[in-house]
Amino acid sequence: MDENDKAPSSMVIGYWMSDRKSQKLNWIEFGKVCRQHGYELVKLDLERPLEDQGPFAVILHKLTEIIARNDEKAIQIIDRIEQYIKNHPKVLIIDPLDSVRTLLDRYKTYNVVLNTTLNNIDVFTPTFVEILSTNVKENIKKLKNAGVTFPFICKPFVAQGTTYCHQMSVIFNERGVADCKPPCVAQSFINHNAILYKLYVVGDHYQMVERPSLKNFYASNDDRDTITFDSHSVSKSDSSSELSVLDPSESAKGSSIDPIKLHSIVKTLGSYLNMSLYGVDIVVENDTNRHAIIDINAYPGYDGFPDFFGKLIDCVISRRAQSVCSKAYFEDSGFDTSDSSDEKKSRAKLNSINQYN
Ligand SMILES: O=P(O)(O)O[C@@H]1[C@@H](OP(=O)(O)O)[C@H](OP(=O)(O)O)[C@H](O)[C@H](OP(=O)(O)O)[C@H]1OP(=O)(O)O
Ligand SMILES: Nc1ncnc2c1ncn2[C@@H]1O[C@H](COP(=O)(O)OP(=O)(O)O)[C@@H](O)[C@H]1O
Ligand SMILES: [Mg+2]
Ligand SMILES: [Mg+2]
Repeated sequence: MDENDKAPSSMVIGYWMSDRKSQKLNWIEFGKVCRQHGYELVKLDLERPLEDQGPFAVILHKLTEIIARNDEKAIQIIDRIEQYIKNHPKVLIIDPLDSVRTLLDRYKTYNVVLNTTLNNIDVFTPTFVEILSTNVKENIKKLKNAGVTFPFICKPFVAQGTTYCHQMSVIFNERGVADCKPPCVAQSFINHNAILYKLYVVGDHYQMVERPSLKNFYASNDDRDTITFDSHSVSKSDSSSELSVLDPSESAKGSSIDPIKLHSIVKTLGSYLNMSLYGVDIVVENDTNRHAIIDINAYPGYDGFPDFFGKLIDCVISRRAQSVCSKAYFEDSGFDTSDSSDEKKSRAKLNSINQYN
């Protein structure tokens, strides 16, 4: 970027995402939006100390593939970023790496949803259990004890950022349990007439889009062989998988998503996950109309999100205002905001204050 483009008092947003992702989002346009709001957008060089590239007011990233890689070099990169954040507590990170780590682990993510109050409004996560062993007998027992019913869906532990993380299987009977590929999460299958609702969240803004999904499967198909599939061939906007075609005997009666439930999901999950940029996959159970959260993605595709960049800069500005307020408030109250245990206390306190505002 030309030095002259830089507003004299501009604050710097350091960002990192793969070139593939920035091309897909047309990220150059976001640089212009930032400048209009007094920010400069600079791509982080992950190979060099961040101290030499800053100072940064904000770090905005999609580092899922680096965190998930977990090799020596990736660990070094992540350590460097974490050290920078620790040494510069005033820098806002969207989103915190610990929160992203939770979402990279499907088992942890489902546990977060399970422990929210969303159950009170018929929003739930289908019954699930972690499968860590290849011992089929042991796994059958584990599934029974957890209450996971046939058919169930088996998903790799790692949720994002690898080539295998979207390889799934639908398992119909005890014979099929041998097809579980640990480490994975087994989750009861929810019939939903092959409609997936994707809820994209940017801070306080959200948008829902409809996508194709898996057709209904029944326990009575108990002699069936396991079905394996890549979720990206089923649930993208242009997918037309045979697995999404309802049986002729079934009517494609549309389930309806409840806008109030969507609003509650965004309000609740944002604070439980401590995330600003995420997507929630929801299916509506046939007959009961209960809303099942089946997947949560850090920094998803946002395909079909109107004015994404406008909402993104708005999110950056409002998160900065919140973080400045919380730091000032808690420093005034004698908290050391650079101490992570105090930081947790202050965040909990701030959350409780925000609930009443
Ligand atoms: O590429 P897209 O637009 O399909 O976005 C992917 C998301 O699709 P969605 O927008 O929810 O349909 C996708 O969501 P799903 O897990 O498919 O529901 C992931 O978030 C994926 O991230 P990663 O590459 O696995 O780290 C996202 O991939 P990238 O952000 O790496 O492109
Ligand atoms: N519990 C479930 N019941 C019914 N269908 C499901 C369930 N979980 C996932 N699916 C189907 O499988 C697809 C992929 O699962 P998901 O958990 O979203 O993984 P990914 O991270 O690969 O998108 C979903 O888009 C949906 O069609
Ligand atoms: Mg998904
Ligand atoms: Mg996912």
